[in-house]
Order: sequence, then structure tokens, then C-alpha cells
Amino acid sequence: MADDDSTLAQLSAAAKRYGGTCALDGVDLSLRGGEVVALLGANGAGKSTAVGLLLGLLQPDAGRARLFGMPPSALAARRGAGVMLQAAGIPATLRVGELLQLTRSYYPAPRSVADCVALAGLEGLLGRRYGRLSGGQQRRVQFALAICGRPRLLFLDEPTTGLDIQAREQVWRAVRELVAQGSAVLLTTHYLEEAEALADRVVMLDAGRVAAEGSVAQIRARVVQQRIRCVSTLDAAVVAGWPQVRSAVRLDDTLEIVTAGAEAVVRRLLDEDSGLSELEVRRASLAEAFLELGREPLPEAA
Ligand SMILES: Nc1ncnc2c1ncn2[C@@H]1O[C@H](COP(=O)(O)OP(=O)(O)OP(=O)(O)O)[C@@H](O)[C@H]1O
Repeated sequence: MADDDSTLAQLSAAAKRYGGTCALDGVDLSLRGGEVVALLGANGAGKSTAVGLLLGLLQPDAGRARLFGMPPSALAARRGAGVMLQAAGIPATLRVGELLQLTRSYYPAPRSVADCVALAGLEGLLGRRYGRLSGGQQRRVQFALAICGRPRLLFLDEPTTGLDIQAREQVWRAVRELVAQGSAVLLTTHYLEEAEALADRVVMLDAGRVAAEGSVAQIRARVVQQRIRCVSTLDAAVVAGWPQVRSAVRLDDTLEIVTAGAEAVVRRLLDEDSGLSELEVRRASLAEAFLELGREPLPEAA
């Protein structure tokens, strides 16, 4: 994709290896002004590596990373980005208020301390030492440090991992408010619900490649699949050709079908095989959905 003025961050055919591990393998990704993009994927899919390249913390082995049209290591590029990473490296002995003041001082037009406290939910914590806070409270401080410089682009790497539901919703509300004020956000998460709550667009990584990309609704439609199992004599290859059937395989006397339209498929199964038994329908888990998306087209047989 070509650079243009509204592209804030971009990976082009980016590849990264760690020794024998291929963490990213030719990834294209771009983020425009005002957009919230969720980078979704299982453990080890390459999300943090993608963020590390965009922030200049890592160098690509091939391809290119750009932040505000510049090499990500440029000071002017880094000043425009707010970052909340999984490994925070924040001095444990400093108090929360000191950390906020220090971080605000790096930026030309920082947010007020009161705004940071309200957005991140830090009421009552300013005088506490960072190292003595709970994991969830530390996460909120990290969020406050990420937003205190009024970044045009906010990187949030699994921002709500380890937070309780209330704290998670507070972060979500704050992100929505920042977006309403004009910030763009790149968010990595394991949670489809988090992407659904916040993102305009989802990019799903699987083993270092983009496995799927689209609006939240488009991804939802692809991952909301059902699995039908039944004992039947119907030919799996024939069933695989029915409308709405994504795959059908036989395991001994059992047929296993993946579909997004279970009702119609079940009706037809019952019509075509009067001896059908042990019918079972269940929703595919998100983990299964990741696998399905990661290896399209689906193989005919295991
Ligand atoms: N410093 C490193 N040295 C060696 N291998 C690494 C290093 N960092 C990441 N990897 C490997 O690269 C792959 C991608 O890792 P990455 O951290 O980008 O995934 P992720 O999608 O962020 O995972 P998670 O959801 O677990 O945070 C994994 O196989 C991981 O083990």
C-alpha cells in the first residue's frame, strides 16, 4: 500500500526472525488517523513483534516500518506516539505522581495530571510507590503514562490483561474518549470482545502472517461458526459441497461439519439420512476459529 498523508503507522512486507523462529513473515499493516485497529492472535502469533517494529524497538530483517512517515526511531516520530507495552520497565521506587510528572515533561503539550488521573482511574494512588501497587493498579499507571503526552497514536499491547471487569471497562471508556478527541489506536489483544468493544478494524495474525483482516462485523461473521457432529452414512465430500458448509470430514462412522448456518444444514442432514443419530451442534471456540482462519482454505481431511 502506498504511503499517504493520513497513514500514521505502516508495516510493508515486514519480516522478523529470532534465531530459528520466524515471528513475522511478510506482514502488511497500516493505521490511519482516527482509526482503532485491533491486532488479534493467539500466543506467539507475532503481535508484540509487529508493535516492536512500528516503535523502532526492533529492526525488520526485510520490509519496512514507518511511524508518521518517518523511521520509527526518529525522535519526532516517537514523540507523537504513546505506548503501553507488556514489559513496562518502570522504576519501582518512584511514586505514581512523580512518574506522571516525569513522563509529562517529555512532551510539548501534555495532558493535565487531573485528566490523566480521571481517564486512567488513578484516584488516591498518586502518593503510592509504583512497586507497591497491585498488578491491576500498575496496569492503570502504565495506561496513564501512555496517554499523558496527548499522543496522536496510541499503542496498547494487551492493555486489559490482568484487569478485573470494572477496570477493563474503565480502560475501554478512556480509549473511546481519546478516540473521540482524535487519537488513533493500535491495540493488541487476545480477546475478541475487546476488539469488538473498541476497534473499527481487526487484523488477525497467525504464525507471523495476516490470516484475516476486516471490520469487526466481518471477522465476527467468519469466526461465528458451528460444529455439527453426527453418526451418518452420508458422503463427507458431498456434504462439503452443500451451501454454507465450510468443511465436512469423516472420522470412522462420525461426520464432522463446520458451518456458519447450522439450522439449514441440520434440516438437510435429517432430510437426506433418516438413519442419522447422535446429532450434536456446538459453537466453535475462538481458539478453533483462529485455527480455521489461519489455514484457509480448509483441508478436505485431517
Ligand atoms: N526476544 C525473542 N527471542 C526469541 N524468540 C522470540 C523473542 N520474542 C518473540 N519471540 C518469538 O517470536 C514469536 C512471536 O512472538 P510475539 O511476542 O510477537 O507474539 P505475540 O503474538 O505478541 O504473543 P503473546 O500473545 O504471547 O504476547 C513467538 O514464537 C516468540 O516465541
